[in-house]
Amino acid sequence: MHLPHIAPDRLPSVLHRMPKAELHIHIEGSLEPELIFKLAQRNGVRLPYPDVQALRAAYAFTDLQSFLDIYYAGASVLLKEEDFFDMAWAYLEKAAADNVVHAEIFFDPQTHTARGVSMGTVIRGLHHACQRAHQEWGISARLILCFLRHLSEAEAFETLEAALPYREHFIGVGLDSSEVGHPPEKFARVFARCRELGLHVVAHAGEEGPPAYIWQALDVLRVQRIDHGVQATCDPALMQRLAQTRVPLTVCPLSNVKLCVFPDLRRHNLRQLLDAGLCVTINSDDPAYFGGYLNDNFVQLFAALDLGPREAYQLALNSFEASFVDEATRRGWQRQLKDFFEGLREHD
Ligand SMILES: Nc1ncnc2[nH]cnc12
Ligand SMILES: [Zn+2]
Repeated sequence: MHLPHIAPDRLPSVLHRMPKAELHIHIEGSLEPELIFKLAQRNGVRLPYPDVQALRAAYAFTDLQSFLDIYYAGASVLLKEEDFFDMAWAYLEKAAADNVVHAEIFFDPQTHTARGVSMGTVIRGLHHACQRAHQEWGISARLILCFLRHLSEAEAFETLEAALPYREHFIGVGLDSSEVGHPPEKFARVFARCRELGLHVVAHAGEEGPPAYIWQALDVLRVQRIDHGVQATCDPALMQRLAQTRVPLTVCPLSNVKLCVFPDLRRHNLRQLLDAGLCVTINSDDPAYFGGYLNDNFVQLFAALDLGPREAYQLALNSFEASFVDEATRRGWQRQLKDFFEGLREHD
């Protein structure tokens, strides 16, 4: 396809307007400080920070664990179904405004069931927000249940069991939380069970952890996507495998900088991943904590790496290719995307 030259100052508008899917967003990571304080007050939860400014000031992370400690503390204000609804509603409103036409949303039930919140409360609240957002803005949203990898496989099995009465409300399972020291193979049996149940399977791997964890996620868990996966560039054989199979990577640029995986966006390896022919996508991970939603990730990364309309088209196309929607829906969105880019003029 011929793509027009787009002046650098016009590119943010193109990135904003193009239809896209978001495939790596932790709904608990979309909880803004203002909503944390509102829910804390509504539920009578005491927070260890006096106000929104003090909480935001604590968002200076040195690695994944330093972030996770604050992220789990923030989630402690979520108690009732309406809290989960409000959190997901706020994210979906922003996503729809970013021209996200489809979102596959992670949630961490163990963070809530450990505090006595029932699985039903969590899933019903999130599911109703997804339903309402579809009615209101036409955005399609699906849920992916994540197992916390710092907990045991037995606890993951218990979580799966508790979630099965709500099987129709989530499309797959993932693996998140503290990566190093918790290799994918720790969850081999529970992932095998999830595959038997017909659930989609994804896992965080190669965010901070070594390429060996990506190999394990592929060969032991047999995942359909790798979340992050940026450490793959350290392993040429792995790069070749990912390029040949086009198992997607859901990359999160602002997250990678906030968690010190890369010193700054100009040093991010996204262009290398893209140039090697991998099915890379751009995502926000935990937007309330990392300084931006999906379009902020696109705009800042494109400026830092000097990317243009060709890469924008490829990344949005990849986001649909990597999604778990049916073939007809996928083709419809890819057609819409092509029409959008074909309709662009120099002055756009
Ligand atoms: N970036 C991330 N890595 C691992 N677990 C997470 N949970 C929320 N965000 C995460
Ligand atoms: Zn993540």
